[in-house]
Amino acid sequence: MLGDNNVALPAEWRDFLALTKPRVMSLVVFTALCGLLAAPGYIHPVMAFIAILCIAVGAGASGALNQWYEADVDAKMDRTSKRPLPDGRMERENALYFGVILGAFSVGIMAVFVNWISAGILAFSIFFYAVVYTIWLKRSTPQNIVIGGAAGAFPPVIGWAAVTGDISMLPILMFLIIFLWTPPHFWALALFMKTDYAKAGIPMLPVVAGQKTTRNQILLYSIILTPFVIAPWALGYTSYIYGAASIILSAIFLFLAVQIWRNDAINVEGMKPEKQMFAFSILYLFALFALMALDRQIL
Ligand code: HEM
Ligand SMILES: CC(C)=CCC/C(C)=C/CC/C(C)=C/COP(=O)(O)OP(=O)(O)O
Repeated sequence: MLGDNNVALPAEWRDFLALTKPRVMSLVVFTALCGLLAAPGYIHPVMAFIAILCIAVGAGASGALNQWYEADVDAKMDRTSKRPLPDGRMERENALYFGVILGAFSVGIMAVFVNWISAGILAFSIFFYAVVYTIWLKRSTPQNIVIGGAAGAFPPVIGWAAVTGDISMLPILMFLIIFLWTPPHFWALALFMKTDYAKAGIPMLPVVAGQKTTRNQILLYSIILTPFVIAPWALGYTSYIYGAASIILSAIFLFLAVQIWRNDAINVEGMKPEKQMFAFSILYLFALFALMALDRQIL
C-alpha cells in the first residue's frame, strides 16, 4: 500500500498527500474498484478509470477536511501529532481549500462524465465523513464510528452505480459488510490506543464504556457481520469459491473476536489479540472484496 512517509516527493507535496490519508483510503478505493468490477454490464475502461479516480480524489478530499477540522485534537495524540497541521508544517486554511476544491472537482467530474447517481452518493459520502462524523458525531457520542462508518461503506456502492446507474441487492450487501466490519476494525485499535483518545478528550467506546463493554461489542458485531459476509454466496451472487473463502476467513475473524472477548488485559502489552484483530481486519476486507470481484469477473 502507498505509504505516508516514504514517497519520493518534495516535502510540501508529501504533506498535501498526507492530508488525503493515503493508506486508509487505499482500501476505501479498492472496495470501490471491486464494486465496479462486480457490477453487471459494460463500462468503458476510460470511464471506469475516471470513476475510480474521482472516488480516490473525493475520499482524499474528505480526509483533508477531516484533518482541517481536527488539527486541535490531532495535536494531542501521539499517533497523529506529526501530521502536517498539528506539526505546524502547513497553514490550516490551505487544508480547507485543498479539501473543498478536490471534493467539488471529484463530484463535478463524476457527474459530468459518469452519472448523477454515483456523483450524488460520492458527495453524500464526503459530507457524511467530513461533516456528520468529524464535526458532529466524533466528539459527541461513543457510537460515533458505528454511524460515521457508513461513509466508508459507500464506495463499493458508488463503483457499482458508476456501471449500472442504479443500486441493487449485492451493492447493499457490500455496504452492510463494511458497515458492520468497521466497529471490530476500529474498536480493536481503540483498545490499544485508548490513552491517546482519552488525552484528546474523544469519547471513543473504550474511554467512555470501558474495555469489557468494548470487547463484548467487538464480538457482537463480528457475529452479526458473519452472515452478511457469507450472504453473497448464499444468495447466489457468487460461486462456491467466494463462499468457501468467506467461511474460512470469517472463522478466523470470529476466532480473533473470541480471543479479544476472553482477554482481560488492561495494559497495551497484553493486547496481542486486539493488535491481531486490527491487522487481520484489513486483510479480511481486502480479501473478501478481491474474491467477490474476481469471482464475478471470472466465473
Ligand atoms: C469510522 C470508521 C473508521 C475509523 C474511525 C477508522 C479508524 C482508523 C484508524 C484510527 C486507523 C489507524 C491508522 C491511521 O491513522 O492511518 C485506521 C487504519 C486503517 N483503516 Fe480504518 N477506520 C474506519 C473505517 C475504515 C474503512 C471503511 C476502511 C476501508 C474500507 C478502513 C481502512 C483502514 C486501513 C487500510 C488502515 C491501515 C492503514 C495503515 O496501514 O496504516 N478504515 N483506521
Ligand atoms: C468516498 C469517501 C468520501 C470515503 C470516505 C471514506 C471514509 C469515511 C473512511 C473512514 C475511514 C477513516 C479515515 C477513518 C479515520 O477516522 P478518524 O478520522 O477518526 O481517524 P484519525 O484519528 O486518524 O483522524
